[in-house]
Amino acid sequence: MSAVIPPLTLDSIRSVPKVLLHDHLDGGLRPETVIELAEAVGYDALPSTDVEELGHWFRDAADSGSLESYLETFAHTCGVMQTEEALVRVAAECAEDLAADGVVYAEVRYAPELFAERGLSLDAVVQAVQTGFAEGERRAADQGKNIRMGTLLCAMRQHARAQEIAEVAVRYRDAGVVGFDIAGPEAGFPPTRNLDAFEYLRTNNAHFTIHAGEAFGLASIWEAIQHCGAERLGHGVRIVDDLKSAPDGSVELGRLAAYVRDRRIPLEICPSSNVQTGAATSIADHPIGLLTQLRFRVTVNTDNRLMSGCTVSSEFAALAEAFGYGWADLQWFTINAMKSAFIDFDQRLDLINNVIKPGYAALV
Ligand SMILES: O=c1[nH]cnc2c1ncn2[C@H]1C[C@H](O)[C@@H](CO)O1
Ligand SMILES: [Zn+2]
Repeated sequence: MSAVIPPLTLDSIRSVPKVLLHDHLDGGLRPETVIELAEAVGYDALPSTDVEELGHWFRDAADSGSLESYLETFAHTCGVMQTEEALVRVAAECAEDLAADGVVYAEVRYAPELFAERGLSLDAVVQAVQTGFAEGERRAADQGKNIRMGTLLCAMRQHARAQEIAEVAVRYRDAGVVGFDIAGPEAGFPPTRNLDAFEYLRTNNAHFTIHAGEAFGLASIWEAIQHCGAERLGHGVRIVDDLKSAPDGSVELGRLAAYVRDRRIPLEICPSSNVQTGAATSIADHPIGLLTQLRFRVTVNTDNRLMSGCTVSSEFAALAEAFGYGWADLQWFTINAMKSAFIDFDQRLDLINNVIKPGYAALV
């Protein structure tokens, strides 16, 4: 008797364990939560107070073709995330929503400075988010869905607070903050502007990723890796600019692309977000197809679930449809992500051997 392998559908994909490394807390709120919090904190600039309309508004406004206008939508989410209560709620719901999608390990990032505009200290922000993640993990476990949340703290490229935020990240490293990142507009703000912060992190053996190779090309990726010491690349899709395809179908890797592949530097690929910001023309034409074929260390991520109306499962489903991926490919992306996480090696191995592999094996 041969085993029956279930077809890949959104539901069946939701049932297998998944790992998420690139997801922004302020890009993943439920539209109803944005509306309720706006009322509670007296934020009166929302473009709509109708749940469905607001959800559409975020997706349409983010569908802008440029990173700069895509980022403007965050004014409304950050606008309602200025109290401890709001942060606890948003973080708890984030963990619940990811667990409901079948995510077993997530690293969720945010910039504490963006939630400190109405007087909260950076410490109060971080503590509130950690409280929320722990609450969400508990609620998910009560529903039979186990998820572990890790936190990445971002500094915004256009501000000058990277050193301060890096210090907060190191201070909370034993309380669930597993790493650091820089986010925001890429063009005009090279990662080397924050060299002191990266040096501080390396001195403290702390982990960091850098948004690079999204709205700007190879120079940004090269600086992030070779000057700053990034362990992973947020997006990194523009690494394809260093690939040359020959008429016979073979592909030649430039020096930087070869370095990224050979050193197994993880690419935090966010397909739908890339289409919205213009970093890719469509899912079907997304460089992830070629990068996967060339066996770069590709991981699949959501970036901003509210702005893209996506989940990890829906990103997997879209890729499966565009590139014909099967369960073995989804397991490969998932193990790639787990190997690339910023938690301890023994914990990553435990999740791979005792959660991810058995989860995919159970399909057959
Ligand atoms: O894809 C992105 N590239 C650069 N910056 C981004 C992206 N998605 C979100 N951000 C910004 C907007 C958020 O306010 C900030 C921290 O989560 O990070
Ligand atoms: Zn991002």
